[in-house]
Amino acid sequence: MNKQSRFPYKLYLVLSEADCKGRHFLKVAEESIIGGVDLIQLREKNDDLETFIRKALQLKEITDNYEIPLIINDNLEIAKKVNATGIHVGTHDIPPVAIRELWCNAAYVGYSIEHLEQLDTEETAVSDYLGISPVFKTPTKTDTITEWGLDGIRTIRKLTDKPLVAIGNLDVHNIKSVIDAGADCIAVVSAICGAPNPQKAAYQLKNELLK
Ligand SMILES: Cc1ncc(COP(=O)(O)OP(=O)(O)O)c(N)n1
Ligand SMILES: Cc1ncsc1CCOP(=O)(O)O
Ligand SMILES: [Mg+2]
Repeated sequence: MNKQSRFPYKLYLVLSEADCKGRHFLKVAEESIIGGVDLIQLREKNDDLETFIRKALQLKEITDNYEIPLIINDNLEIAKKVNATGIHVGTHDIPPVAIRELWCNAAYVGYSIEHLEQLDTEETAVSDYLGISPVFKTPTKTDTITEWGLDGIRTIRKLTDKPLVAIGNLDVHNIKSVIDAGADCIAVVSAICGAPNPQKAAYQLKNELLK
């Protein structure tokens, strides 16, 4: 199976209530899907377990309605419990190899790449897509290591044929150069959650990606 059919998504929303500027996160989710978002990750870093599960179940109703994948950030227990489509983890989370053993129904396991050395590991081998994390430094997530930049994307592109999801300070002005550098998909928080009109923002991002 080629890369495009293994991971046929272009625009990825990474969603958290805190980034939605006081608007309801479910409204932002639905508007963004109508605007053109292809999959959503629920990333709630500060919620207790019960709250995260409740939000994930509410969001799952919407993503199921529109038949798009729901990815859960970090938490395997929640991903399994809500029957999410997949999970995204980084170097400090449960490793992809363990996820494969504990959750055989995971359609997508995403793994953040912070060092080039990770590309040559079993964790990367069993992952379905790689997050290039971050492409550009961003106030949304400050505990990052490598600012990959466009050159970093080109380097990673030469070393793997895994689907590459670019994330970190991406917006309508820079996403085309990120795709041209070798990314397959663009993930954003602020460009949609923080936009005055999330539906319009998603539409404009998607339009730029499809040019
Ligand atoms: C699509 C995507 N790429 C990278 C990340 C970052 O994941 P991680 O390194 O585990 O950091 P946290 O998101 O857990 O703070 C992501 N969430 N999504
Ligand atoms: C979750 C995450 N992982 C790497 S950067 C980032 C945050 C991206 O947020 P924004 O799109 O607002 O820069
Ligand atoms: Mg994580």
